[in-house]
Amino acid sequence: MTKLTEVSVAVVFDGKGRFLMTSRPEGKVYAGYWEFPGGKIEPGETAEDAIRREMREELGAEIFDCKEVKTSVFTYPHATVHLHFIQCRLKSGAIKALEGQEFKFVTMEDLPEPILPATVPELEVVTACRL
Ligand SMILES: Nc1nc2c([nH]c(=O)n2[C@H]2C[C@H](O)[C@@H](COP(=O)(O)OP(=O)(O)OP(=O)(O)O)O2)c(=O)[nH]1
Repeated sequence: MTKLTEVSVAVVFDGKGRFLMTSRPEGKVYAGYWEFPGGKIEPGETAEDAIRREMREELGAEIFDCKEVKTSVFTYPHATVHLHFIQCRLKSGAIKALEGQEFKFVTMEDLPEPILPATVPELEVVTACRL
């Protein structure tokens, strides 16, 4: 059986109904592609633990009201990923790009490009289940 890479990603809305996307920094696979913020779940972590850690490390953000709204599996040449989409809220304050990435709040009408192939088909559903 293919080994799954477990990944936790955050779906976060601002007060205007826009959701947060970040670009992948240089040096990572698919550099420059847009995605939901997040990353790999480490051994011993739950999906929620991982997204709390990633949001802190990547964006200096504390989150609350976490809820897994969907999972999906996608096979890339480099890995088969099992994505956990976690809707959550930002506690407060500004977010900072701590890992050289870009970030923006977007809508389905003004999506950045390109977006990671595994994320494109999930956008509609995960952003429609807004808390
Ligand atoms: N963060 C994120 N990753 C996604 C999305 N869609 C998608 O296919 N992925 C994939 C890309 C990668 O193969 C994997 C995430 O791994 P990563 O390399 O970004 O994770 P990480 O930050 O823990 O990286 P590292 O410690 O290995 O440097 O999930 C998405 O929307 N957001």
